[in-house]
Amino acid sequence: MPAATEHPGPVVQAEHVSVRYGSRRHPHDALRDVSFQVRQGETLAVIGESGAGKSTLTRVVAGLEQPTGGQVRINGRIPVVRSGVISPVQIVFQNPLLALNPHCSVGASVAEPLRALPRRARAERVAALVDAVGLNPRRAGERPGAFSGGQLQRLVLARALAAEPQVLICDEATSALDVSVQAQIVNLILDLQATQNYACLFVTHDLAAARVVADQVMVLRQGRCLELAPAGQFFRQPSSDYARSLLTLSGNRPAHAHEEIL
Ligand SMILES: Nc1ncnc2c1ncn2[C@@H]1O[C@H](COP(=O)(O)OP(=O)(O)OP(=O)(O)O)[C@@H](O)[C@H]1O
Repeated sequence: MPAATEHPGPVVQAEHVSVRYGSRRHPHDALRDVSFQVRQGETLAVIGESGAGKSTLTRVVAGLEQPTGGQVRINGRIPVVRSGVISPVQIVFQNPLLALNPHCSVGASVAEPLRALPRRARAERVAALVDAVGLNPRRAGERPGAFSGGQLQRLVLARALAAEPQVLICDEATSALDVSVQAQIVNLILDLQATQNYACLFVTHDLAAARVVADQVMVLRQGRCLELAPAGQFFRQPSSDYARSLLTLSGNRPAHAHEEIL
């Protein structure tokens, strides 16, 4: 089912978001005046080196943390995590083994957001979700230990989709996987977006993956948005020296104007 939205504007609206840690005498700005928008069915790749503020941004968009300045709205509402309420923002983290309970069947984990459904409908939905991420629904009774890293990340995605998210945050979701499996998961995230229509924040160090998934690219550095641009423009002609050097160092050199990209 496509992600529901009654809100006519962008799904994610971040306006002048700042997050300050530390004390008054020794403040540390993890995010400074960051603004962006992500529409339904679109992906924003968030790129930045370690400490740039990517995880802080993820937490603020998910409502796990409130900003000290500015605001984030998800379909017009300030996100707040409440126990027992399924969040419209779902996060897929780097390590799928940590995300799934090793003592439960993977089917039970996928079913977590579906507690309100009657038993039979829940089992049918779990089977459909496991199938949608490319695994055999007959394996839903097995424990996480019986699956590979890539298969586990597929199951984490299935659980996120069970919540029918309006926003999916992939926080380095492919970084811990083998290179060949990374490509499969990136393609799966894209394929599922085509049917589920979620807005996606794709947080990554991997510029090659960003190039595949992104509609927009944002470069964070020391908590600031150094660059925010449509993906085609960013990969063709980044505006900052920093982004240019990131592209060159990663082997994703900026394309010449006459070259086809994407
Ligand atoms: N709870 C906290 N208290 C104090 N400082 C924090 C806190 N969380 C993050 N920071 C600091 O804020 C800055 C941004 O951290 P953040 O984890 O968002 O960066 P990141 O881009 O996700 O880095 P990485 O790629 O290494 O995960 C860092 O300097 C970090 O040390």
